[in-house]
Amino acid sequence: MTAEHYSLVGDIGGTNARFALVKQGSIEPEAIEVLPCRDYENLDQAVVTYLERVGVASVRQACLAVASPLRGTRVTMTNNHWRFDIEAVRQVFGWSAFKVINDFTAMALGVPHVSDANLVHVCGGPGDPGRPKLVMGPGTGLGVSGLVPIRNGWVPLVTEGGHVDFAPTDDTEMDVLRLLRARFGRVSVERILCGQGLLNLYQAHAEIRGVAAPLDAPEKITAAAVDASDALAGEVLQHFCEMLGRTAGNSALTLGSLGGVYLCGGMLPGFLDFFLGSPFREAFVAKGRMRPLMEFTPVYVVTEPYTGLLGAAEALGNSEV
Ligand SMILES: Nc1ncnc2c1ncn2[C@@H]1O[C@H](COP(=O)(O)OP(=O)(O)OP(=O)(O)O)[C@@H](O)[C@H]1O
Repeated sequence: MTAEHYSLVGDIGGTNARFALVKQGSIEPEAIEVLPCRDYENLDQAVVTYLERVGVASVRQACLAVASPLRGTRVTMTNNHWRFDIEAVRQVFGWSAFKVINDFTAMALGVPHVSDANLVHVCGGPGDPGRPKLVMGPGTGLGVSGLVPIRNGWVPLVTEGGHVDFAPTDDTEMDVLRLLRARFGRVSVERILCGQGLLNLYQAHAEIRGVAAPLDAPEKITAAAVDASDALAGEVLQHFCEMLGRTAGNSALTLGSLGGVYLCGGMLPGFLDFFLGSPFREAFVAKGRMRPLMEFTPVYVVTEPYTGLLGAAEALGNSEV
């Protein structure tokens, strides 16, 4: 491949670094490779390995999405040992430009580029494509972002919407709040609506009922719920989906996201059929007088595994980022 025509894009999570090349003027990721972060001392080594693997000596510029808060030019990854200085890395590789953006912002920017084949309709009507979109993703945490339409594209919103207060709506949820408050002090929705959160919710339900909680990983809870081998796991996952519906509905009301709600991340595709049959939909639309508005808003699960790379590619040419 001829280096001059390519830019490097990446989506660096706590566990994996996903890299790809994009041609100038395109947002189609090519030569996608996934490298485990723990195998590399730092970002530079991972980039060098990737470029060697795909047989490209150098690229013109780069955009990386990182799971880390961004302030200034020093980047400290939240869930792995990588640290780097943006300008220093740019100089080492001789890139003309090096953008570093938040990983969930990249997820949001990728959403308009996801093909219809990778969007599973959950509920809702046609919506209004000219209005904002809400992007939410339960995964390691609960990512929340928005996309606001402008004349020729989208402005992504960088938010911390996963950290809003958990608001119980019935007696069981009051008990869940009481138990989680005893563990964590303050209880945000992220304490429930992510992988670890599902485990927290399962343990809380077991304690409320006075029964054992033998499952010790979120994947075990979803597997036991899906194959109906554990009644408690099934009820907890139903409750998880219901609370996700209510929380997504709250964020949709706040953002005015008639353009649609897009549920991203690696978690939901792991139990998609269960999710589609869950109380998510009813919880999403049950907003009193706003019900017709909610029923008009389309909700999708995004099954594209490389949405973040699409977003990093979009960010290369998006002057709003
Ligand atoms: N099928 C599943 N059932 C339950 N929990 C799951 C399932 N698949 C993934 N998870 C949970 O989701 C979280 C990982 O989320 P996700 O796959 O979106 O990764 P991520 O947050 O993007 O991180 P990274 O970018 O480092 O891969 C973990 O807490 C994991 O336990």
